[in-house]
Amino acid sequence: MADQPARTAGPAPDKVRLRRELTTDPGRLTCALLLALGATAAALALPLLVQKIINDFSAHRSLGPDIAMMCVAAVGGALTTAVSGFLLARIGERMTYRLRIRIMDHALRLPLAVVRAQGTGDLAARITSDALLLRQVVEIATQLPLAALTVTCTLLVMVWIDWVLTLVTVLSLAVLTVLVVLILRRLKDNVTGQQNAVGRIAQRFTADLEALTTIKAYRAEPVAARALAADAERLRAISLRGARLGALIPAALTLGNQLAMIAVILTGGARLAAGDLGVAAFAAFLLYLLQTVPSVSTLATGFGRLQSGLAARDRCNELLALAPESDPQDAGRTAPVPLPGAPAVVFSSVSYTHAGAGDAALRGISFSTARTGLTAVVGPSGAGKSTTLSLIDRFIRPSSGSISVLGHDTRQWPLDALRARIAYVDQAFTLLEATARENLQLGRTTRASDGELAAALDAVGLTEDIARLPQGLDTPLGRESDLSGGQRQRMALARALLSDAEIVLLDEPTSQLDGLNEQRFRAVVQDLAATRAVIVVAHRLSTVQHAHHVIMLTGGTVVDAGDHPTLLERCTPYRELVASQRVPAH
Ligand SMILES: Nc1ncnc2c1ncn2[C@@H]1O[C@H](COP(=O)(O)OP(=O)(O)OP(=O)(O)O)[C@@H](O)[C@H]1O
Repeated sequence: MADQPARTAGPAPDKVRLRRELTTDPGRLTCALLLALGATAAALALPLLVQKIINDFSAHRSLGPDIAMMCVAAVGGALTTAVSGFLLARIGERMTYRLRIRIMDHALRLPLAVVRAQGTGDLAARITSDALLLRQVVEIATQLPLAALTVTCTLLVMVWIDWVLTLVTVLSLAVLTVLVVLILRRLKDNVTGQQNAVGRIAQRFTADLEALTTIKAYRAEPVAARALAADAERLRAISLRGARLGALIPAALTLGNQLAMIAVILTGGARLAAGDLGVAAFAAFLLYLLQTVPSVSTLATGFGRLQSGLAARDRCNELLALAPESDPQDAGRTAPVPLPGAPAVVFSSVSYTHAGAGDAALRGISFSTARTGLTAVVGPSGAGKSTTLSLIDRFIRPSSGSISVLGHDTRQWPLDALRARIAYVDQAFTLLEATARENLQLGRTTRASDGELAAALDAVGLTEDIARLPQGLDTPLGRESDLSGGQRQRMALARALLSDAEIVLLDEPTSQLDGLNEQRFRAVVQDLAATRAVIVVAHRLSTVQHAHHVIMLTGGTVVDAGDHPTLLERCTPYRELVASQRVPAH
């Protein structure tokens, strides 16, 4: 049976659940909420104290205790607001931190094809702009219940002061609520659209920066800038629609508040004239009404910002819902022990079609490679050589057929254990943004000694190049201190030399080497092949004519396999390939 496509291989990942995220630190959250409640109580007490001051003033009573209580309420309210705000910010920062770590970790574990399809820039936007939007949810999620509580408590006190005026207030606020709910419904879709547009622009910009040398060489800055400007224009247009919707919220708030104010003043004035309401009570009522305004605003704008946070959460969950490449059962599985004497790699009737490609890249290929020695995979461009290597390292999985590594089907190997057995030198000779030392030790389970590092650098002829770097082996690579193409290639080979892997895969390893280094490369590969299985994909046949085994691929099928002289003699496509390279026959 063929492997399942990588897309469905992994377990369903855990989604971002806001309630769980908010309650991971219940102690601090409770503290923040209690302090915020204290601040709310202080704010609620102030108008009642004003009413008391007016009454005491009219009755010629001492105002000292009233003023002292007002000071305590004001200062206490300010302090508790500050401390609860800080505690909530802390909870928000921790949530964003956890979320970023989870998203980055998950993105690194996605299948290569899925990462390419998503786009690196768009993925990066999830930990930048989406995470920031999500962070504000903490504040809002706690502000909203408090604002609702403030409004409810205020309304209750208002009912106690004068129920008729309260009814007038509630009816006016109801008009406002209907308007705001209608706006908010449309706002969430708009925010999702904005975040997707941010992702698209980040994706194109990242891709352009990666291709900057080519863009400059072909004077394509205007072309690239035009495409970026078109993305920016799409983002501007959708953000503008969002801004229009957003601007309607304060407009609705102002309208609702003014409506309430006018209605209360007219009704209150009439009740005052009729003697149904005292001046002190009316003043307190008006203060409460004014105090309700910020809480109602918090409620309305908070729901708006919550929509942004929810849209960001959805985008993060979309990413977390992508299955990682490892199998669900990998976690509980022990790695098989390599079978003594079994071939390093066996392909049995393996076919593979790239996602989105019409034709199969490989059609039922079968071959095996010995436990030690050099195997060369050759063939014209597009024959399927790189696809073959990708299948061995399980970057992709066969559409049909099976592959075994060191005597076990690749499906029986936990992914990590399989890759620990294989060193892979890719076409780009990729170096991480890390020191030369860290780059060299990527494939190792134990730390390499200085002696081992020096021997590997010497074997690939890099000793002097690394010594010339500002901090030698401890120089961070990738920014100011980058290496040339050939040096990167030799670093990648030294990394393979230092790894513990029994199988070494080399994709196009000599394209950037000069004559001297190519000879050195051949010597290193021969050394490697003495104790490991080395599988090389190469166009330059001069480097593989000493291979113990050559597999000739054409159009996704193995047309022949054998050693160099045998293939030269009996395989016409191989002879033609060799002739096209003008390599001496012997
Ligand atoms: N990511 C991909 N999506 C779709 N098709 C792909 C992808 N990668 C390779 N192919 C197609 O699969 C076929 C085999 O490609 P592969 O890269 O394995 O060939 P190759 O022999 O290594 O070529 P080259 O020597 O030019 O690097 C080609 O027809 C190629 O167009």
